[in-house]
Amino acid sequence: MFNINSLVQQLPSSFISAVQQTIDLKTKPQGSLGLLEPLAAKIAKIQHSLSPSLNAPCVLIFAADHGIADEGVSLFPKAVTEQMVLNFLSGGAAINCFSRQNGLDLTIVNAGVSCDFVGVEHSGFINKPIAKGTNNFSVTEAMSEKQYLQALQQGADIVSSKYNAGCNVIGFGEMGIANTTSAAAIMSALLNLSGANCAGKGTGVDEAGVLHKANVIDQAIELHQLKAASPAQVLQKVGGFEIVMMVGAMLKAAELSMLVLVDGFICSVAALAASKMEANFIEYTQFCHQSNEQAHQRLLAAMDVQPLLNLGMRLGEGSGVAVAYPLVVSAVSFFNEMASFADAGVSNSEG
Ligand SMILES: Cc1cc2ncn([C@H]3O[C@H](COP(=O)(O)O)[C@@H](O)[C@H]3O)c2cc1C
Ligand SMILES: O=C(O)c1cccnc1
Repeated sequence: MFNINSLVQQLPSSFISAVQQTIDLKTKPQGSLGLLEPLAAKIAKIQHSLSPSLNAPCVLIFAADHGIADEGVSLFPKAVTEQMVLNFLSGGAAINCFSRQNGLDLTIVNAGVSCDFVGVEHSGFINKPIAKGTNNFSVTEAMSEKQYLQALQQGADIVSSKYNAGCNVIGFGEMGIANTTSAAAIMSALLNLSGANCAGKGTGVDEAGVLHKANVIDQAIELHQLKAASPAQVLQKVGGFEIVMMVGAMLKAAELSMLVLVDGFICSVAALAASKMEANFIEYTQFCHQSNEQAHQRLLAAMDVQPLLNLGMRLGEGSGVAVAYPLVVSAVSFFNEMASFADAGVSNSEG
């Protein structure tokens, strides 16, 4: 469905060496800029350019409700999803602060919140719900196949319009009460891990709450027979509209050679599903932070990726993307602007 080129296979080896040379010949000991170095290399390769740029950076927040909230898996009521969308639109959430601070354009997508948003008009709001929340996946499938495909396509279309408006770096965030349970269920199925290895505190449930989430997940994996299921089946049976839309959006962004910036646990699960669908996807992504959601570290390790930050954050909304964005700017700045040993007349280690 998506056609994502392997950068390593597609780019001339001379270009790949030129990227590494550019980094290694800067006036610094090799590797001394840590994770900024592979990030700069990644961006140069994605853009096939030795003078990469970050254009019209934006964050998309996909919001939706979850039937599984009825199982008491979150500390907060479902209504908070709608309330937080309104908070995003009036500029008062954490993601608004950090996006303003770092010049990120913010768009909120109603992927399937349980309300109508009557009369809500805002240039940064896309109101295209698949349905008013998913079904409770401990009873039946979260969504139909048709809804799954619709969500995937809609996410892709939204990214295409950002790309057509000149964006080449796109961050992903989400809002949806109970979505850590949906995300953990997807992780459990795709990585063949027990619910206990994937469930976490989310908004802050206690240990008994985490155990309850783990049981809900194990039972759902059993009910829907997801042990060896395809990513599409897993997403349809236990996913959420915002998660599926994010998968379609992330895959489209990679197809369009955009840099994909991934937030915390839920977004990383969407990225995991995308990587299971298209193996080359990860070459286009940067994971922005390691969340305090307990399974996030395991998830990042399973994808063999290193996040930029570990601040103990566990919020979602794309907040980790927005906080890490200045580091992405730093990676491009040093790559484009730092003097080389030759330019600056500095001796390198070979003398
Ligand atoms: C006020 C508030 C703002 C949030 N912003 C993001 N989340 C985060 O918490 C939710 C997931 O946790 P759980 O699975 O435990 O419900 C998601 O909406 C996520 O984005 C929030 C949660 C709350 C309560
Ligand atoms: O890491 C996340 O994305 C996260 C963790 C807890 C609650 N909401 C989001």
